[in-house]
Amino acid sequence: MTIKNAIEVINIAKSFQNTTALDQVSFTVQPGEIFGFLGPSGSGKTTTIKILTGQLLPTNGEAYVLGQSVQAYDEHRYEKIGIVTHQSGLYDKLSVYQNLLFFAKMFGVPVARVDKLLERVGLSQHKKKLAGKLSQGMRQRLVLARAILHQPQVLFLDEPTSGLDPRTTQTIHALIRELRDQGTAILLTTHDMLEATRLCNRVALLNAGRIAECAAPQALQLKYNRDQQYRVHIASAAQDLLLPASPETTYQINQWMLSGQLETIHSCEPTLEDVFLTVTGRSLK
Ligand SMILES: Nc1ncnc2c1ncn2[C@@H]1O[C@H](COP(=O)(O)OP(=O)(O)OP(=O)(O)O)[C@@H](O)[C@H]1O
Repeated sequence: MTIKNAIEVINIAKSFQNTTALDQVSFTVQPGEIFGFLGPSGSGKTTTIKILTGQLLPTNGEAYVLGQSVQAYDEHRYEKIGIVTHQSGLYDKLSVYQNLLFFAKMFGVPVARVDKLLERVGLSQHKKKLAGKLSQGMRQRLVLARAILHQPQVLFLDEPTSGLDPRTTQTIHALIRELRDQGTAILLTTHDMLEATRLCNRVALLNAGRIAECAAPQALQLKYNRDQQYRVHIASAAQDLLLPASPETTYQINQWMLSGQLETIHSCEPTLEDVFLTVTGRSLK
């Protein structure tokens, strides 16, 4: 049976004593979609993941993962979901291989998959190393390998590349895309707008526990492209020129193209960071 919404969140709220961490949050994530939760520190990203993975109960509202209410989780639920968070524990005194083997046995996963996954995340040569001796980037790749070992239908990634070097980030991004293409529903939190723009099919901009906007990154960039300008570089000018979108500009650009003077041209839509600032009045940092 195919489920339309792998994740469905309806008016979730969460309060801690005097703090409202989430307020009227609603969204859905479909199979084969990367949904980004984009917000600054303290905006409620981790709280959302904790509610959806059964680690916290919401104060109000309903949420369903693969059709099952998050308030009625049983142990079988964890056979279908994968979680990567900062607290994702590894057994530091076990080797890379033993860590995965342990979880493979727990989930009844064929042992052959352990080697395949180690190869995929680039840890084959380090399989005998103790998990406690891994670099941060290797550790995160092992955490991700462990989270997808049992081929979950839904994957929760809380800041999966935070603090990692560009090469490890690229490896992890490629793996996330591959999982998406295989039909996994992925909820990813980040405060990195470039990561969100590159990876996510849709993003929710989260500000102080509320969703301020929710759409495809490019749709948001076009919606808030209020200035509508082009940045061009022509052979005879020392600097780039910033031109408003207008019939005169179109004519002028056409002339430069015909005379071979136009060297570069870029549309100047805002970044997701700019959109966030416009929508919420605050930056993502
Ligand atoms: N256990 C808790 N007790 C009290 N307040 C909490 C608790 N957990 C979270 N909060 C508060 O709820 C709000 C949202 O926190 P949350 O960790 O979800 O934010 P976040 O967007 O994940 O931030 P970060 O990017 O720093 O991880 C914050 O104001 C935080 O202080």
